[in-house]
Amino acid sequence: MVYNLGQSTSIFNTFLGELRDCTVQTDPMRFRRNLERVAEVLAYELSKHLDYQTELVTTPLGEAEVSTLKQQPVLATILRAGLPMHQGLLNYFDRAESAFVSAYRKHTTAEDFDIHVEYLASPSIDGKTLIISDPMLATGSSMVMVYKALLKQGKPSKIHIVSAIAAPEAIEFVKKHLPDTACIWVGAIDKELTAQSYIVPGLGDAGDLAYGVKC
Ligand SMILES: O=P(O)(O)OC[C@H]1O[C@H](OP(=O)(O)OP(=O)(O)O)[C@H](O)[C@@H]1O
Ligand SMILES: O=c1cc[nH]c(=O)[nH]1
Ligand SMILES: [Mg+2]
Repeated sequence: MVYNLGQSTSIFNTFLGELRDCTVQTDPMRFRRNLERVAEVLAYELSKHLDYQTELVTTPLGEAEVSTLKQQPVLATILRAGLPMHQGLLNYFDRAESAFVSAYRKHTTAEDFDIHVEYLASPSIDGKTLIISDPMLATGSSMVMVYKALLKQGKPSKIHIVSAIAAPEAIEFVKKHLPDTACIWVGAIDKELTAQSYIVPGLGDAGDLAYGVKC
């Protein structure tokens, strides 16, 4: 199932708009915070699809029934551009465990590249809800490689992919390689990819905009 939050009118699209806007992108702190805000909204919407239990809490004046998560999810993210979205998800799922995986494009020619996954630090994901975040789903290769690398840590009971902007190719690629029950949460699905596999109109290079140009 694909949930595209940008399709409904809300303040969410203002955050996405600022992420895309070259004149706002000059402020890296605002760029990171907007990624975090986008992830916070996506986290809230996703939270409606998790399982809850009822608990009693004691207030100064009595007892109240509250619904709490039955099980904490594992929040995995892809270094480096995933970090601000990871923080946004953690702001809502504040008791979740975290997993970090590195993935980067190593170019063989100007247009061709392999994805290198080198670092993985993760708790067991066996029987747990796994939420993987990354702001950009361009070809979808980084997401699929990271998902496969995480399977060394167990078999998740449910998978959610959380992304700010996706290309149609990536949605198809992720759907093909992840279980049918996986949910994809995105802020927007853009038109196409460039020959270098950048999303158009997209926002540019999310990692560079958040943390500086790699050399
Ligand atoms: O869907 P794909 O075609 O795999 O592209 C998307 C990947 O590209 C970006 O990371 P990048 O490789 O630029 O690394 P960075 O986070 O260090 O900038 C982005 O954060 C994704 O991980
Ligand atoms: O458009 C894209 C594609 C890959 N990585 C990015 O940061 N942006
Ligand atoms: Mg990058």
